[in-house]
Amino acid sequence: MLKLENIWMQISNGNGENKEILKGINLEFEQGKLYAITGPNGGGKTSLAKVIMGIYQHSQGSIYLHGEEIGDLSVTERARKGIAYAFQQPPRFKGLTIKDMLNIAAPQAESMQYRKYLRDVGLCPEDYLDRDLGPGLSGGEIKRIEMAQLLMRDTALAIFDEPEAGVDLWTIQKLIGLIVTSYRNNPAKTAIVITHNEKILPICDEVIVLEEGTVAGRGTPSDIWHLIKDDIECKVRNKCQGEVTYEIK
Ligand SMILES: Nc1ncnc2c1ncn2[C@@H]1O[C@H](COP(=O)(O)OP(=O)(O)OP(=O)(O)O)[C@@H](O)[C@H]1O
Repeated sequence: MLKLENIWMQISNGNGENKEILKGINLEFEQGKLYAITGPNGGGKTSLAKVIMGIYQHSQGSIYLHGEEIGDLSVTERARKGIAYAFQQPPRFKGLTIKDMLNIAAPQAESMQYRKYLRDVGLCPEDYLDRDLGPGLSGGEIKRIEMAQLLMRDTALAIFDEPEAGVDLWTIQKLIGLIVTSYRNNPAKTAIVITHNEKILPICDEVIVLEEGTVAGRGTPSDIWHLIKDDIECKVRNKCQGEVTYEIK
């Protein structure tokens, strides 16, 4: 359903130089599957999600959704085509209530559904529907609200960027269950979860390891486990000893 062909992306480092963030990514995502993207901090996971969503512009390569090239489409146009992205750090909108936000996400939904989805992510609707989406909400609360919003939108492709970030251990289990029931084995849908979480990785159909802007490996969780553990630990150890195994341009 989604195909990335030789995706390159660069960002200015502020000194008039460009830094390559994504270096020739080739990936294909099928319907009915749940994918994890993992790898070291700064490897390019969020950047790749933003390129798929159209928030960041790639410099080379093609993005196909159901065979249609979408690389020139805006964020709004891609959203209309059925791509949704839940931010690693969701934006806050002072002056907008949670109910307003859910209404923007799914204007056709009934008030009952707002309540159901908030309950699903472990928030009591009576306490939250009329609350402001501003800085008064905790990090974990805002992540859960964003998850409710994404699930309500019910898109063909959903990208969750570190759904576990800032969320308590009890709620993580609940959120994992929601992603599984809403996306995994649903033949019409695809979910990509960017994660470092040891509970999420094993339940995904496929794990992709992104490192220094390239795909360092992909496979089933058991195939990839050694790569995640050994390779990353080895590189970190080498760096700490001053033996830099690679350099970011
Ligand atoms: N807007 C930006 N301006 C400057 N540098 C950026 C920007 N966005 C990303 N980068 C850089 O691109 C690299 C990849 O960042 P990205 O957020 O994609 O990594 P990540 O794999 O998601 O990391 P993490 O696991 O820490 O969330 C990092 O070196 C980051 O500093």
